[in-house]
Amino acid sequence: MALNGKIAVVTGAALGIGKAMTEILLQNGATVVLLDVNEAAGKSLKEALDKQYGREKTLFLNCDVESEEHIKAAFQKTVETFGGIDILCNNAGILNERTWEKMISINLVGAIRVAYLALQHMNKLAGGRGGVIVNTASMAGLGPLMSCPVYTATKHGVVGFTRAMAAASTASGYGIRFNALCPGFVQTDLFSAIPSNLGHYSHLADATQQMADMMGTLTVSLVAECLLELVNDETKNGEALLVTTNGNKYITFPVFTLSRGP
Ligand SMILES: NC(=O)c1ccc[n+]([C@@H]2O[C@H](COP(=O)([O-])OP(=O)(O)OC[C@H]3O[C@@H](n4cnc5c(N)ncnc54)[C@H](O)[C@@H]3O)[C@@H](O)[C@H]2O)c1
Ligand SMILES: CCCCC[C@H](O)/C=C/C=C\C=C\C=C\[C@@H](O)[C@@H](O)CCCC(=O)O
Repeated sequence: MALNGKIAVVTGAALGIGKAMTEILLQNGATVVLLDVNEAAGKSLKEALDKQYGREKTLFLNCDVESEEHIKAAFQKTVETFGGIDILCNNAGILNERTWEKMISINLVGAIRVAYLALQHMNKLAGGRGGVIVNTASMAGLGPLMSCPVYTATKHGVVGFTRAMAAASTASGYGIRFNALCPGFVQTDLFSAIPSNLGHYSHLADATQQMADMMGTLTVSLVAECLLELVNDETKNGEALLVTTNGNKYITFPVFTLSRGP
């Protein structure tokens, strides 16, 4: 299979989209390290995956992406156990406008921290094997959701970080592709909890639900298939892949040509 011999790390792997990413990577032959702050869910998933794929194909590590210490230890354990990192699914995230500083700390700062620490092991200039980093953003990373402005900001940040890192990697010779995955509404615990997590914007919950009803909700499996596309297609670097129930689209962004002033 296409990912035989590849070592993948998935953050937020225990539930939802991360769990589906873990499963499709295993189905395609990768060895997967599951990182999650939810130890019970992570251990339960590991137990189930052991039965299906064998104990040696996965490793679960309790890891909070807000903790540099946790991430460093997780990547060190990964490299010691499996010899390196080829694929990073930078997926962990929350939606809670009431605890918006924490949401920034997890969704944006955490994603940047995980990517930077993974670079220390993946970067060809640092002895790594290169590879691909897919950051889970959102459709809300491409256009604003009035009911969750800070969530929108974190996901716009993830898209911007991804595109800039893709250019930096190419210019520097890191040998790593960076892409952003931008799903619409996906049926997960995060999506189900939205009405209670909008804080000041709870009065806009109905409007958002109407939008979700109109747009439809995606399955985690469909999102995982898009992840696999970004992992496998080596022509993809600096892309933002929008995933909706009406199909998928690689987003084109404005290009600002460098020219001297008048
Ligand atoms: N569900 C949607 O509609 C949707 C749409 C687009 C993008 N996303 C994004 O997809 C990603 C996954 O979301 P989901 O819908 O699967 O949510 P989920 O709540 O079902 O799963 C998120 C997982 O991340 C873990 N997690 C949360 N905080 C963490 C932390 N600090 N450290 C490590 N792990 C942590 C949770 O324990 C959980 O296992 C998020 O980044 C989210 O913003 C979700
Ligand atoms: C409050 C729901 C958050 C769900 C989080 C998850 O990331 C899913 C996002 C799904 C869809 C996002 C759609 C964004 C649409 C914008 O581009 C804009 O067109 C919406 C305008 C209407 C509005 O409510 O702001």
